[in-house]
Amino acid sequence: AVVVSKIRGRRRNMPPGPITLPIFGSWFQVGNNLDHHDFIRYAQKFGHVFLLRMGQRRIAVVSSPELAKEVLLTQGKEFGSRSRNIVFDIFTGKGQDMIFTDYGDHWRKMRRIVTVPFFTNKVVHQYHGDWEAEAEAVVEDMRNTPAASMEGVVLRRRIELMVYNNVYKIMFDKKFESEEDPLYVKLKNVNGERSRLGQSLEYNFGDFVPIFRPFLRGYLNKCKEVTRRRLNLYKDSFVEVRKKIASTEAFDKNRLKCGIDHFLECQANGEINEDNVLYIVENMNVAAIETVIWTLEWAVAELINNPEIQNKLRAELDAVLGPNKQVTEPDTHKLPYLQAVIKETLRLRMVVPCLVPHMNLDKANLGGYEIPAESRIFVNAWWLANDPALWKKPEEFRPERFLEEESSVEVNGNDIKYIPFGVGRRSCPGIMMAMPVLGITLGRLVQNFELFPPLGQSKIDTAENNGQFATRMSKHSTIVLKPRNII
Ligand code: HEM
Repeated sequence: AVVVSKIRGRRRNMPPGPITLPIFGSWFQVGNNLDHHDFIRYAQKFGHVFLLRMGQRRIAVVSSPELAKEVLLTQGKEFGSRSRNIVFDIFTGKGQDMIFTDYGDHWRKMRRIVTVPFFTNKVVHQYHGDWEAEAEAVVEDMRNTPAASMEGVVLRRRIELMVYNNVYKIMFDKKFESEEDPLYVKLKNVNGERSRLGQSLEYNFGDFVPIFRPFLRGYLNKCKEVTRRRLNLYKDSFVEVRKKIASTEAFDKNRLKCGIDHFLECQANGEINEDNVLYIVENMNVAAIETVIWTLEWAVAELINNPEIQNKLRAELDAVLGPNKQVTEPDTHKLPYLQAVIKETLRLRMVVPCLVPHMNLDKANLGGYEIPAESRIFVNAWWLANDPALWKKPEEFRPERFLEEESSVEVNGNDIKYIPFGVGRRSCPGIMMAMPVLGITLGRLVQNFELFPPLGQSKIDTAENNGQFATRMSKHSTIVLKPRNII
């Protein structure tokens, strides 16, 4: 069977890959734990495009700028669908959302609808004052928490509240007052549960090999239960509440519309249905929140572990803004070192290292090979941004590279070797919001505090936790924030 499958593969000129067995494919050799580091090892053995046959799934992994360009731009349409696994089928109602839906009319419509309230320059203009106020509240809270400057605090928890508030303001015109707000606690718990269940690699065996699926029944039931609770919470505690507010006499119809007003209008005129509305809310609860929190967590850790970079950033902020001016969104464009620190964080600590998996609905050609229809396509964006053949000492956290030898490389994918937000049709529209929020928050933290690891620790532990398609810090570190008095 192995020989027959090899000969068949060769006859069809499919990309090389590990030996496969019937039913299991290469699952026995490869296992469940597929991450971008494993993909680099396979690429070194099999080349810039290789194919893993994992039970019923075919996974093509692309590891060169030329082939990434082919997948994301030149053949962006052909490779513009998404591959869902059995868990994401549940989370998204088999692609009734926007992020995990196939390339086509539904995706186009959903992306257009979400763009209006979230992804335009006008939105940045309307909301940057709120993002600045939220960052200021973090600074104030840290100043008023004595433990922050002594034994330290888990800064991530407070940052999380800030990011939730940034997103919920745009989506529901809603603000959570504290980390103890019962609705916030409930929301964070169901979203956290979804994230844990979705990112885990432990269900891969049942996704890859259907005969194992009965062993996953309990897991999949839990996913269904969490999905039900999440969608109900969005509906009852946010969508319906907003509907009620908007229907009152006192409601000012001329005031700024929030996202949900716009989505409900699209539902009322028949463009989308109620489920689509809830799945948009679900998508934003993940894509807009976790990515920003994780990136801020990585950035703070790198600044602490590289104190000379933290000092240099503080010196830039002081020199450009002076002692009494707190960084605002328009200021972020005048702070090249701040931008370089963010870019370097997104390069070395790319939170979505292989992008969100793409998929070709039909048979396609790539790099001279045939890619079977409905293959899952991973573009190893982390490797493109960390390949020593393309970058000088890529293992070093050195923001200066973006002011020196890589000064022309932007975050928008103008150079295919650096695509932390992807590029092309399915690229991240949230870049519009993510970059200002990262700049404002990091800028204000460094302006107002000196950041240290806790006493007795020389560095923050930056061990990685790699999930289905996200790389997070394993531990939520305790951070010491010593207030600066000159501000
Ligand atoms: C540091 C922050 C962020 C990073 C690194 C990031 C990264 C990414 C990446 C790599 C993709 C997949 C691109 C591809 O598959 O080709 C993506 C997709 C997406 N992101 Fe982000 N993202 C971030 C923040 C955000 C924010 C703040 C939002 C919303 C406000 C957002 C909304 C989305 C959406 C809706 C998609 C799916 C696009 C589609 O399928 O058409 N992201 N993001």
